[in-house]
Amino acid sequence: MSENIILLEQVNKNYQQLAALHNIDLKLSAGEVLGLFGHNGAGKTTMMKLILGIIKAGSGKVAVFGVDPQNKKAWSSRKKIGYLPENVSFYDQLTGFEVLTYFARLKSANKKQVVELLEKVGLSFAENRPVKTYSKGMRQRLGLAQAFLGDPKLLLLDEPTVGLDPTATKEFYTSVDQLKSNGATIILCSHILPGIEQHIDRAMILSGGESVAMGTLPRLRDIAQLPVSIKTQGINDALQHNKNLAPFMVSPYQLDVPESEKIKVIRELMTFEKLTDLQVETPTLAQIYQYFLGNSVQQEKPL
Ligand SMILES: Nc1ncnc2c1ncn2[C@@H]1O[C@H](COP(=O)(O)OP(=O)(O)OP(=O)(O)O)[C@@H](O)[C@H]1O
Repeated sequence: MSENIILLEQVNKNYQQLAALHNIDLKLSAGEVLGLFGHNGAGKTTMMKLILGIIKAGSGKVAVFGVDPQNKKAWSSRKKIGYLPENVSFYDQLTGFEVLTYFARLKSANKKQVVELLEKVGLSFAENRPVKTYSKGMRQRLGLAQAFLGDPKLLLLDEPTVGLDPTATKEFYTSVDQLKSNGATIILCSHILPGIEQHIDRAMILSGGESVAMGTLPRLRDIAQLPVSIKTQGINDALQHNKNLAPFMVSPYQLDVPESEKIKVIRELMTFEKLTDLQVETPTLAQIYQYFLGNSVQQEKPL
């Protein structure tokens, strides 16, 4: 069995009268990418801070690279961790190059990497400009470069794509895939759900400090029993006259089908000679998220 890079067992964290995290369990191994989702105040940042050792759990077990992050022994493994906080801020008077050089020294990372990473995140052209002249997206790119320093084996990224344009977002996910294939474990925390699905292995959805869903997206689709939408072209009138298909019709050209019936329905549709096109849409991460959290604004949970 592979070693757990992160292990949380029955973890609780309270802030005064507020239960910010309640009985959280999580095991992540090398090369695994977890999407961590939840409304504002659900406990995502609190969980990251516990993993980083910035705050201490009230109860339960926290182990990162096999060590309690609160323990002095965790110092050596900290260099293997990259962290992008939600609202990234830097020393505004320093240039991008100076900021990254400073962090490279803190992390004992190779200085050569500073130039490479500035290039990678598309900031070489502005490396000698003070950070105070950077746009929001440029600051975010610098934040990512900072998190990627030192070949991290664990990356905690809080809202990594906020402020990034579509090209930079795509490049960011390419980097995530590369780091994952090099064996890095990654937690991606985001409110921007489209585009993230194909880059995560599992998702955890937090609500009011509790884990309300945890698993691969197919597994969560299964639990939620969200239907697969099949859209047809060319046979619209005929659908309602077919006794096997009519029960699934939601419009003359759309069938909403349980995952378990999908192949049977597609086979049936393929028998229609007039069928010109077929589109199969599996439930998106946003739909899964809605299912588990509903549309309600989550309330803070007092103890
Ligand atoms: N230092 C603190 N003292 C008191 N309460 C806190 C503290 N830090 C966080 N909280 C509370 O704990 C809860 C969880 O906060 P947290 O920052 O972990 O949420 P989040 O899921 O990251 O939210 P967001 O999506 O808005 O960033 C919130 O109700 C927040 O107000």
